[in-house]
Amino acid sequence: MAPHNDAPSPSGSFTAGFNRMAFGAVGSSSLMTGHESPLSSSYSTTSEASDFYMTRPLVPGVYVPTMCFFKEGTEDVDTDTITRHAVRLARAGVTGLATQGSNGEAVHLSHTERHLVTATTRKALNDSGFSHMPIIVGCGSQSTRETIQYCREAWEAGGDYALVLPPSYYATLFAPASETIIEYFTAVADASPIPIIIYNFPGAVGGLDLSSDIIVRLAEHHNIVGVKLTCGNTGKLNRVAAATRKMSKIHDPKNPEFLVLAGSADFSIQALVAGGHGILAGLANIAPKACIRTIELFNQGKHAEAQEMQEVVAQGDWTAIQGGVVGVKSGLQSWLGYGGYARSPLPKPTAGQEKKWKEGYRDLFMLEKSL
Ligand SMILES: N[C@@H](CC=O)C(=O)O
Repeated sequence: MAPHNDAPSPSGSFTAGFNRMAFGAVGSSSLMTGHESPLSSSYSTTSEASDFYMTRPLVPGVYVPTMCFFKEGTEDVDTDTITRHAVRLARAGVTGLATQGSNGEAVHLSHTERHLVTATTRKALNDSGFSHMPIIVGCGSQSTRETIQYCREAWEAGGDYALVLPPSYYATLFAPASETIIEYFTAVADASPIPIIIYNFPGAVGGLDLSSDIIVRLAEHHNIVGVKLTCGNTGKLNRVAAATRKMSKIHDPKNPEFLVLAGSADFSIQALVAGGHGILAGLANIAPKACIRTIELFNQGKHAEAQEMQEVVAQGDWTAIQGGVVGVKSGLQSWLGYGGYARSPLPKPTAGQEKKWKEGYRDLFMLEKSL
């Protein structure tokens, strides 16, 4: 198993001496979020990693759901490129990374490969001086049981938080606001050794769209610490941000108890206006500095400049949205010389698409290079 959370955060805040083998007895792990996070007493780890558990903070900023890279021909996981990409993003100044999000082709990976990708990312960050940077790991699955297993495996691989989509295959048997959804997230949060971030992406789960009421209700759970809203609904984002702020015991804007993130870069500053804390967005794979700068400008009160930059980001995101994971990889390949192809059966881009997507990212890449 890979080395886990083995270095102190820059602030020095960590749960020193937190023995992973004694989770059930010890209790709280979530110092920085202000949540108490008792861990399942039924959990027994097979991890050979460090005996010490530290919570990396989940603070406002730009989080990147990283691409997963594959070797040409064999389609084996390309750990060298995963490492190179993670280090590039960290050096650009992002706040955290997310493996096995939509851009990470989680649905194409086996359990073992998911472990490899997260552990490789953790090692890349640790080895390059970013051991304080948190990793969020996509863990949603079709059964409660397997989702919990993914959460445990994410933790064993070095993940700090679990990003969880609701199950959708049998969604006709329950409504988005049903007790089934509440029970699912509650059971996962009860059992997960790492805190949960709710992932609301109706496009990926057959239209199942969690309401603000459901998200706010789930936010009461001590081990549910944030939400990624890819639905793009800024009204919902506003309601969730306001309600969870009011529910908080400690009011620290730099370290909110419940993090509300825009799930796409094309509404970054809109999310900030609505009380959100940042983004967890695929476009930051292409242009991390532009995503960061847009948010910084807004937070510095330079709203006109932020709006101007947001326009370039939103236009670039349109290319990412249209081309999906195939198009983002194509853009990386065209402009940065790495990226390769998505795993089969996703198609390889045609020459025409490569050209179109390269042009679609031109302004954004020029902006990125200038920063
Ligand atoms: N558009 C989204 C897709 C998944 O949430 C993103 O930017 O990450």
